[in-house]
Amino acid sequence: MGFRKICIYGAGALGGGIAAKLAASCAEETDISAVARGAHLNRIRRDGLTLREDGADAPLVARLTATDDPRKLGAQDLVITGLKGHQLAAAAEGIAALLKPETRVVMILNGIPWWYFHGEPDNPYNGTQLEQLDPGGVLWRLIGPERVIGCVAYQGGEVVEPGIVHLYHKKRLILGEPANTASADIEAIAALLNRSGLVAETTTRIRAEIWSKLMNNAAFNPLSALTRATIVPLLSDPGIVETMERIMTEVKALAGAVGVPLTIDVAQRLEEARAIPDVRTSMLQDLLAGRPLEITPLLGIIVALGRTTGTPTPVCETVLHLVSRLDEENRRSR
Ligand SMILES: NC(=O)C1=CN([C@@H]2O[C@H](COP(=O)(O)OP(=O)(O)OC[C@H]3O[C@@H](n4cnc5c(N)ncnc54)[C@H](OP(=O)(O)O)[C@@H]3O)[C@@H](O)[C@H]2O)C=CC1
Ligand SMILES: CC(C)(CO)C(=O)C(=O)O
Repeated sequence: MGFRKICIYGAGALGGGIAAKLAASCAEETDISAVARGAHLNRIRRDGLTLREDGADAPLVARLTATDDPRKLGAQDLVITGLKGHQLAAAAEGIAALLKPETRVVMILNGIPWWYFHGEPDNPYNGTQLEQLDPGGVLWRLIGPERVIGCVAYQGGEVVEPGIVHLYHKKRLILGEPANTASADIEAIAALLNRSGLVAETTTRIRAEIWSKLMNNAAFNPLSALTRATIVPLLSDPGIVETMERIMTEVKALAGAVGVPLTIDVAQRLEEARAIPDVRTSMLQDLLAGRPLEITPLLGIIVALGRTTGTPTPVCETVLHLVSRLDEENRRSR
């Protein structure tokens, strides 16, 4: 299908980067809009959305419709969410205002997504709604897992100041249907993203990609927040690297326990992570900005699924307690 109206909901680091790239590459034939809020929105409206990219000669300044009231945008052919996992439920009604029956919703997320147990009739957990990720089932009800497309991002970014996004570590956006099928929609969306200069691909095994990326994020993000360290110092500390190894090993075992055996070697995965530039993880960015942390999709759900499946996750559990405490203190000091 052709995507004539596309809304990026949550034009932060990744969402903002994608909105700017799409606005610059396909605004002539496509109506690109963004939902943002606060000072970031005000600056986008006043000065456009500025995108800095490593290797680009000059920043890109994209002019696009931006609002904090999605009802003003009308029904879309495609919605791409750039919200964090813990922000989705509060935005469910706003996202629902953008939907018509055939609208697809790409959700860029680290961690286990709320729709995880949809689309696999042979999975013993199929149809299970994850209350921790979707309180009261509001996402399941108002958006519906049938229209969702999963998206795993190996693309880093940060909102460096209101209205200005920096994209770095350009690697991959991986799109996949929850039902593990090939589809014209994911191919068309990947083509659109690739045309804009991003790097996108499709998979029929989105859950393997989710778990594989989660091995990184369950280890890197909370430990970076707890130590306030960027990637390079984290990977230079043998004690932290050992803790990361243990977290990754637990996550890998849990993936296997829910039917997604991973072949990745943990030591090799840590070695590969040394290619990531010395950036702040998205959780460290939130901590430093005084925002709530994306803990449940990255760690809380691991501990919960570990209990459900009888898979031990003691290191994840300890780190979960520590980072939850940090989050509470961060909220109190705001
Ligand atoms: N940043 C990165 O390097 C990477 C991030 N990811 C993952 O991608 C996903 C998106 O992360 P990221 O791009 O960092 O997120 P950001 O926090 O940078 O962006 C989210 C944006 O959505 C806005 N927002 C939240 N709720 C609403 C709402 N109800 N209405 C309007 N705007 C809203 C936020 O505003 P406000 O700031 O006011 O809350 C923020 O601008 C996460 O799951 C993350 O873990 C994956 C790989 C790398
Ligand atoms: C650290 C990084 C870029 C890759 O693991 C990431 O995914 C995040 O910051 O959330």
